[in-house]
Amino acid sequence: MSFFKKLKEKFVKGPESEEEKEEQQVHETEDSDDQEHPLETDVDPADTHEQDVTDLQGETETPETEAPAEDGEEYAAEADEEEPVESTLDEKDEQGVEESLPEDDAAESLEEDEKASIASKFKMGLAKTRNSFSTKINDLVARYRTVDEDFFEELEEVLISADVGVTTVMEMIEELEMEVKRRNVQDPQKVKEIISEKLVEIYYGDDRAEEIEGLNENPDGLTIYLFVGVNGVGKTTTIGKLAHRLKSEGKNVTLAAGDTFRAGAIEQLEEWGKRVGVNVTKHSEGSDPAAVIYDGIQSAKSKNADVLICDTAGRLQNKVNLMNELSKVKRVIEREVPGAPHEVLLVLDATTGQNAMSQAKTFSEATDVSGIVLSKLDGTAKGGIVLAIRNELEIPVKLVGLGEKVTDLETFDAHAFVYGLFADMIEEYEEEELS
Ligand SMILES: Nc1nc2c(ncn2[C@@H]2O[C@H](COP(=O)(O)OP(=O)(O)OP(=O)(O)O)[C@@H](O)[C@H]2O)c(=O)[nH]1
Repeated sequence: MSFFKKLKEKFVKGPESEEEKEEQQVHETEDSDDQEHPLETDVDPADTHEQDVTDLQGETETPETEAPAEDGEEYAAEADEEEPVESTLDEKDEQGVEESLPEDDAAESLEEDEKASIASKFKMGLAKTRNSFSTKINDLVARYRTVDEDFFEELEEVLISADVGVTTVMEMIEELEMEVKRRNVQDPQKVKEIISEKLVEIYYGDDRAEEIEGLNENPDGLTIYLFVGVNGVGKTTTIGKLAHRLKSEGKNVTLAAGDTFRAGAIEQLEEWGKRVGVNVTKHSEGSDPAAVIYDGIQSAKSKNADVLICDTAGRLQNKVNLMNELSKVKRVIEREVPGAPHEVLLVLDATTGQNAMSQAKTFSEATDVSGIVLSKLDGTAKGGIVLAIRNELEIPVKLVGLGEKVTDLETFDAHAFVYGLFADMIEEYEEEELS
């Protein structure tokens, strides 16, 4: 099966292939009970997404009066309304159609809803990158009749201009050349799909998706996430978004205002605490960050919290100070909760390009960074930075900021990312294939 088609099947609901449509028609004729209309249930992921965001936005504006836990309920309620989609999926399933339980179907449908919604978020968030990247790739492909050395040279430039990073681009081009030869591809149009496939392969490298995607959790109690990063990258906003997300998953979340250095940082985190409805442990400006984190841990323990998210100051001017401060904070955390912190998340602003790369280098020298949060990915046309970070620094991207709203934080998923980059091409490709 082609890679574009795989992505479509993974992220977009509804019957995709001719075979599936045929199979579905057979079911329809066999089924004398005419109360369901599976073909009418195609869901446009963009619509689903818009509805989700609108609902959640409404709640965000009045955080004190509405518990974020309702997000999940509302989401489930929406899915319930889409009952017919579940039956479409049943009919698609070749095995055990009769035996499948309604709860299984509902869970399956919800899972598909979620995947479609994730894909549409990546699609929207990566619009700037996609527009620039697609235009350049389409332009390149249109100008070449055959895949030759000049084609690859130009492709190299396109990838470099998307901030994929020189080392990664070189690796990518080499692999593309081999793949094109292996598959004996002559038509430049066909290379688009191979590029998308290689981007995913290069992102994962030798790791499996489960090993590098998603946040680590403590199965036996309090999970602690330590956030690091320079001022202005979107650290506080990301902490607020993550707190909101974890709370809507039913977790008891608490925050610690460990950035005691920057004026206004404590108030900003408190503001987020109020907005999201979670407790914030704070001391006064200028106090010892390790002491705040210590108190945050005691408070989290006493409240039986599931997750504590710790903010820190990001003073890059002096690496020794940064290192000392972060190691002190980490020592306190490790002593109080063995095995913690469960993630040290470095927030980088995607719009700063190569600057983000040098920040990542400095921070990973100062402390063990376990994952990257790439904020403002929606604000750049150079989303290729994701690959450069992962490939050149060997640190996985765990979360991405795809907008300013509280719901605009997504777990990074390399397939959804590539879907976001190639969405237009995937749609075009299908039209061609079907016609
Ligand atoms: N478009 C977009 N804007 C974002 C995103 N994340 C954060 N921002 C915006 O970036 C700006 C800076 O975010 P803050 O959270 O205040 O930055 P910060 O890193 O906490 O700053 P310090 O507290 O100084 O470290 C704010 O206007 C946020 O709304 C994102 O994913 N997309």
